[in-house]
Amino acid sequence: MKKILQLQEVKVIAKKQTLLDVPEFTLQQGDLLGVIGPNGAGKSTLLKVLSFLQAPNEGRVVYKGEEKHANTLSLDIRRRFAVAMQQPLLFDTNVQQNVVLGLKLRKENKKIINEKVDYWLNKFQIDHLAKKNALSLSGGEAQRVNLARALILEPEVLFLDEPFSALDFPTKAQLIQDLKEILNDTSTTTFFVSHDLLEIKHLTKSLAVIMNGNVEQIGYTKEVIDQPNQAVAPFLNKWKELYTL
Ligand SMILES: Nc1ncnc2c1ncn2[C@@H]1O[C@H](COP(=O)(O)OP(=O)(O)OP(=O)(O)O)[C@@H](O)[C@H]1O
Repeated sequence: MKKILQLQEVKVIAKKQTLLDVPEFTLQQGDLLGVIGPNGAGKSTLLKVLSFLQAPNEGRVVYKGEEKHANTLSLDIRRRFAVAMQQPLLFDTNVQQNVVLGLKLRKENKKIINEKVDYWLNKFQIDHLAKKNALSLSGGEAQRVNLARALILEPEVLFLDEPFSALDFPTKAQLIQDLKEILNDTSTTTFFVSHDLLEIKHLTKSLAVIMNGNVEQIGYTKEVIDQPNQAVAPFLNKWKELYTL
């Protein structure tokens, strides 16, 4: 597999505290990598640094072998990444308009926009909501719109920051199943931050466990869950006791 994004000797420091300390980290092309860890461990910070939303205080972020900087990243490269957060920031217009917005900004041709929007509304099973105002949607519907809006851009890397955590269990389970099929079909490289080992187990191929700003273990999801190292075992074993995973 090719390396798409790498961190080298990265540190994020705020108020003299090291929030993230990652000597080496690689996101491989085609991977579906989950990131789990306790509250405040640094998961969102890692996502922001890797997606060039935040510059680290030290170290390098490397995209396809070349060091790049958050502050000077070209629009062309920035547009290869899409980020979907826990709370979708939808605009006060209908669902269809929300989903096409990114393509319109890229001045994509109208016929292609229409074809793509039909395709993605259908993929996320939100075609019936096309003309509904996005601000009147349920949490599950809004997250489907959010994900359709990200995937219509055909990103090279999709960054997800706890996209399911506000959803009730059946809504979450169905969306995870649908998203898993979509990501398998598109082979989109995905970096998925979650609090929930069940979500991680169902959706991801690889897993990184982050504790106190350090990536303590990374590997195939099943192997990390089955054979956690000493640093992450107390955290993961709590989940395993709870869910008998
Ligand atoms: N701009 C900032 N200034 C100071 N501290 C910050 C800043 N941003 C984040 N932090 C701190 O950095 C640590 C890591 O935060 P981060 O949001 O990355 O953790 P997380 O693992 O995503 O947490 P959660 O699971 O609660 O969302 C936390 O202790 C947080 O308070």
